[in-house]
Amino acid sequence: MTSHPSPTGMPALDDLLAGLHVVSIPMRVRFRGVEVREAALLHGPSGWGEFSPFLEYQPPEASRWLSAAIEAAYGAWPAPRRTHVPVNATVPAVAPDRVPGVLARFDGATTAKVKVAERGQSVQDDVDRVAAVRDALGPAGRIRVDANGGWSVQQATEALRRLSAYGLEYAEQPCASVEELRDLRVALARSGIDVLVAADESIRKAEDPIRVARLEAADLVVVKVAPLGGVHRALAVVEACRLPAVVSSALDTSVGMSAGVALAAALPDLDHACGLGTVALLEGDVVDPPLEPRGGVLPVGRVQADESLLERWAAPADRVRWWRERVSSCHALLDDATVIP
Ligand SMILES: O=C(O)CCC(=O)C1=CC=C[C@@H](O)[C@@H]1C(=O)O
Ligand SMILES: [Mg+2]
Repeated sequence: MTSHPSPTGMPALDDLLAGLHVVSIPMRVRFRGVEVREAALLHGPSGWGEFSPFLEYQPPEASRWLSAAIEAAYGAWPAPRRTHVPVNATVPAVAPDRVPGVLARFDGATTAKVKVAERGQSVQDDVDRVAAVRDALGPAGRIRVDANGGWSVQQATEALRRLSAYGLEYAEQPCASVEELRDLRVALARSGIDVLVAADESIRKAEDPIRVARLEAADLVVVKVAPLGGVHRALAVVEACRLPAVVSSALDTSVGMSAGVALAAALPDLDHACGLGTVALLEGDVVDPPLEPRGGVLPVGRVQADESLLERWAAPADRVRWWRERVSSCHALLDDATVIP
């Protein structure tokens, strides 16, 4: 029997598990070490929600992703201010000759985010990849790079000196810590290197996501719905940081992506293309048609998971068990106050 959500909105674990589907979808291109993307999809009275923290995340961090999934399936998103949102192409740390093929998957995107500082690669690899992206986009295209905290302040200064020759919109999380980001901003200014700094991990993995703004450690903030615990919470972070925001995703299926689109649609200002095009990096999806950019934009609105696609990509029984246990340990960490504002 299915019980109703409590008056404050926290669904019972049995309800979550009753509406749970686990999928396992290969990546077209390896991205952040992921070759197969696993996700748990929840179905509730408001629609579909996605719970897909990366496999190595422990329950305290992963439980925020569950809050976001519960908000989507049981709560309401804030009112949209626009009907479509602009999307960037996302270029994994591939060889330059693969760049045109990757970009071709992001129809109409005029901004590209390029992964750099990949372990085992050199700055020259980054320069060659960014040069290939500039070639493909032409002079009017925008290019941002994402180092995922892979550089020291000195390495970042040197790498960004070289990469800035190709014209950069900003560098995302060039160094790991908030203090390094702050020091890097000073170093770049002193060296006359004109590159803005954006914080990603320093927001989404931080105990205190506002600290980066207090320390003046970034020019922009990257916000992602799932790691921040939902659309409402991500909006609150943007408001508190008082910095321009870029909405991005977490390698989600179209279900998780639609929550990112809801955030981008609700932001008072949206001056940057959103990193919400990565369904294109997956071999398949759970929504038909998938939420992939057309003409460089995505439509705002709810999506429905398709039963036959859920079956097509259904994860093996041992992985389903693993995800059900994960939902259960994360649910145990949440209380009414942590979900559904
Ligand atoms: O922002 C984008 O263009 C796409 C999303 C993206 O880059 C990421 C998604 C998931 C995990 C992260 O390592 C990565 C990021 O660091 O921003
Ligand atoms: Mg990033």
